[in-house]
Amino acid sequence: MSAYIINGLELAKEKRAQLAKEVEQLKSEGIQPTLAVVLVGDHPASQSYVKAKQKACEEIGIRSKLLTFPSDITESFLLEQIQALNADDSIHGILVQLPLPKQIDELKVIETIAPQKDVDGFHPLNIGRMMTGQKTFLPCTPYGILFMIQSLNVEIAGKHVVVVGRSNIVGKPVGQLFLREHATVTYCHSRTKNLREITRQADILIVAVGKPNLIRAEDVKKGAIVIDVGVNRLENGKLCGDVHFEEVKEVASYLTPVPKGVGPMTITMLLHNTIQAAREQKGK
Ligand SMILES: Nc1nc2c(c(=O)[nH]1)N[C@@H](CN(C=O)c1ccc(C(=O)N[C@@H](CCC(=O)O)C(=O)O)cc1)CN2
Repeated sequence: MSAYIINGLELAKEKRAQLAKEVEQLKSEGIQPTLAVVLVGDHPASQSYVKAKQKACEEIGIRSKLLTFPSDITESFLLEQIQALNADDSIHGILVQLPLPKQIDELKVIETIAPQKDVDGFHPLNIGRMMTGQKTFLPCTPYGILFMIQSLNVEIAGKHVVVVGRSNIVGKPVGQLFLREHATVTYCHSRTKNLREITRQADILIVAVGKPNLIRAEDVKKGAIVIDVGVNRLENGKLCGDVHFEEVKEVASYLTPVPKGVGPMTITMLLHNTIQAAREQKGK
């Protein structure tokens, strides 16, 4: 039997409808949730993600303020801009779109964002809080993946979750989130030996490496849940994931498509975090 295809767009729509109500409630209490979006340079994918984030904010009543800077700005100038946003009480969340140009140290930038406004959940303090099970902003893509799997009503505790990829944005934190849910977590990466032997053990396989069609049918255990985080643009202009969709759908029990899988959930969880930031900063 073919896998159930998880419709990220539909799930995002349902969640956003609920978030819109929360924004309405905050507004009725005199709070206008506001997100500052910082875009450096003219990376086409970043421009389109930022546009999608602003549109999503607008649709549910969150105000967004876009700050764009040319790719040759200095690190110290960018840090000053972030400090100004930290000090501005009308801004509840700050998001710096990644990647940043080479001359700018991403970690320095992330560490400059006030932890209470870090709606991406990338600040080391927030990462530490996540790892120690405290309430904090959870990184948006990992949070979206967890939300998706929880929506399937499948048991996570005791399951073997295999994460392929170890980026700071997705791979590392997603494993930690599933560990918090009592899964057994294995990380794989470019130096992992016998990758297939490990991916075939996964009850839940999460792939976030940016390699088109890396995971084939033979790499997946029958009945596994497969989450494809890859967004790869092919030469023909089409998008494709890290998982060979046509093959793996014949083996998996659940599978996310690309596009319209994990991507829309990333933006939805950013909206969730921005509302949480506004609420917490107003002591609600
Ligand atoms: N500050 C951040 N930078 C980056 C993050 C992040 O969470 N915070 N993640 C990625 C990019 N990203 C969000 O910023 C992102 C990627 C993909 C999608 C998405 O909806 N993808 C669509 C397809 C889009 C297309 O047509 O190109 C989909 O999968 O359906 C949303 C957000 C790196 N930077």
